[in-house]
Amino acid sequence: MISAYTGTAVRRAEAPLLAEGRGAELMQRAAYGLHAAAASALKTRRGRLYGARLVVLAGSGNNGGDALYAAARLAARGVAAEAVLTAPTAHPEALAAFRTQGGTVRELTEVNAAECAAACLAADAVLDGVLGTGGSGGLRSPVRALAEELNAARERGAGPLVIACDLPSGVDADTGRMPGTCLHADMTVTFGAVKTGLLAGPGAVAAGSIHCIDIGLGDYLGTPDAYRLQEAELARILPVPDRADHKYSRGVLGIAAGSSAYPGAALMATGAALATGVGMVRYLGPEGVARLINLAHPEAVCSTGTVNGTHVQAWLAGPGAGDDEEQRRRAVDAMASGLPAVIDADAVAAAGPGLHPAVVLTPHAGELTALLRSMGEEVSRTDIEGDPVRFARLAAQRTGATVLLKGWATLAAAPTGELYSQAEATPWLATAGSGDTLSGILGALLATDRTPADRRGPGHYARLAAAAASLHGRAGSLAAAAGPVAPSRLDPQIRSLVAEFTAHPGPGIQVSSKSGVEK
Ligand SMILES: NC(=O)C1=CN([C@@H]2O[C@H](COP(=O)(O)OP(=O)(O)OC[C@H]3O[C@@H](n4cnc5c(N)ncnc54)[C@H](OP(=O)(O)O)[C@@H]3O)[C@@H](O)[C@H]2O)[C@@H](O)CC1
Ligand SMILES: Nc1ncnc2c1ncn2[C@@H]1O[C@H](COP(=O)(O)OP(=O)(O)O)[C@@H](O)[C@H]1O
Ligand SMILES: [K+]
Repeated sequence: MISAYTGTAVRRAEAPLLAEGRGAELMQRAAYGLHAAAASALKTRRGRLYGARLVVLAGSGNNGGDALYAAARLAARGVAAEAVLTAPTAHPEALAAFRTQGGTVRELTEVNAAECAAACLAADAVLDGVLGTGGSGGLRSPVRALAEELNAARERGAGPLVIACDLPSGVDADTGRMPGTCLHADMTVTFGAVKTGLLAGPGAVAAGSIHCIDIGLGDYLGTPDAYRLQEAELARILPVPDRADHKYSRGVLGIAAGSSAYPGAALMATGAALATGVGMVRYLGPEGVARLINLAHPEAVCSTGTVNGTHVQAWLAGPGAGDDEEQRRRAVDAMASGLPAVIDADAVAAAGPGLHPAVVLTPHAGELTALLRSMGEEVSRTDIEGDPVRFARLAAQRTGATVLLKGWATLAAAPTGELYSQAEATPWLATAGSGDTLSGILGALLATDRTPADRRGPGHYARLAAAAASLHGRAGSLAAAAGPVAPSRLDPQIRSLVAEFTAHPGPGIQVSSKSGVEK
């Protein structure tokens, strides 16, 4: 599992070491790791390191210091390195070390901005050391225009490899917010700990792949702010029946989804739940939908009954309910049943204060906007997309439920503040029906959860929701290898992943003491 910390917490962890006079040592560790990651990326890109052209963008603070020291090491290995100073001052010792290794230096001004941009665009790689955890707000002029030009080149599929030092400049390390312009990266080499701002919101998009360099803050970091599950945790969470099991002990999922207007949602949710593995699906809904379900999934047990009269271990309600009154009633009853419940799509709007953490609301940003507005929060979809950490946590806290906020990085927030972020998904999953398959997977994980009640910590349901998002994202990514994803055809990928994880838990994102994580 990856543990993430706010930039503020990392700075707090550094403070005692700085007070002991160990700042330079920390910076050398960071710079060594940055140079090694950059060297490896450059070798992959162009075959060899020697002769590569590098531009380092260096701001006035320690982030610029890290980048200049790393560039000095690269220059010593035969890289043609140029520094573009984005502020009137730069870390003096790092700048001197860079010059000693033959690096050339110029200061970015309004007058030479076009030349500096041309140098960046012609380089093999740009090291972004403009701002780190000490930055606030978006990039300022003149570096803002340079960043915009590099971002535009990236959009065209052109331009250099951009390697962010600690975090993409312009991203808020605590939250992933991007208050103005930010320089988008292909990879981010982050120091001390993964920052929450790299796992969520616009920061997660801007960061590219993440590599974490251990600089020795471990004992000082305290409680993580957020987590990302990896293969090992998925393997522990995915359900595996044992010899003593029968269909009821494995877990029965009640599904109240679909309507005559939207029957497909019920089929997709049911298919995904069966593919994840449950003892039984009991489907409640219109007869016409039930007939379709039984054609596609004869093992589902269908009825037109009520939530209160149906014995299950967990509920899934809402997908495709539309304006079907009986399905809406079932969603409300599922929320009030006291059982774990996935509440998706239209049913999210029926949520409100007074729920419990085993109720998992699964909105996208639009549905979360409506939910929060119904509770008196003045918020827009843009606000939520810009700061999903804050609003996922707020919704969980206001409702008492667990909130799974879907997007490129999907967040699972517990009412007690625990937060998970999963980013295995592919943008090909942004297609109608994707949410229905995710809800089926999550329903199955809730129904088959065997964790004893006294061992379900406060973030337990957020962890299950994150596992569902991870499995869903991985299944989508596997399917996307063969072309655009059809959520109704995702079952084989879900099944094969469950088989793979439960048989051979993989190594996950590599975390090592020297070269950290890679996603
Ligand atoms: N501490 C340690 O021991 C270690 C720290 N490490 C590294 O240090 C980094 C933190 O360094 P830091 O604290 O010097 O801040 P940093 O992010 O470089 O920039 C702050 C400067 O930028 C300026 N500025 C602010 N906002 C701005 C904006 N929007 N646009 C333009 N300028 C802006 C602001 O100037 P001001 O505006 O206040 O005049 C200030 O001078 C951290 O991310 C990691 O890389 C590692 O080496 C490990 C050891
Ligand atoms: N850009 C994206 N990249 C990766 N995954 C995405 C992206 N956009 C959406 N998704 C995923 O696709 C799914 C869409 O769910 P949802 O919006 O509820 O779809 P629907 O209601 O049509 O079934 C979610 O799992 C979400 O995380
Ligand atoms: K940076």
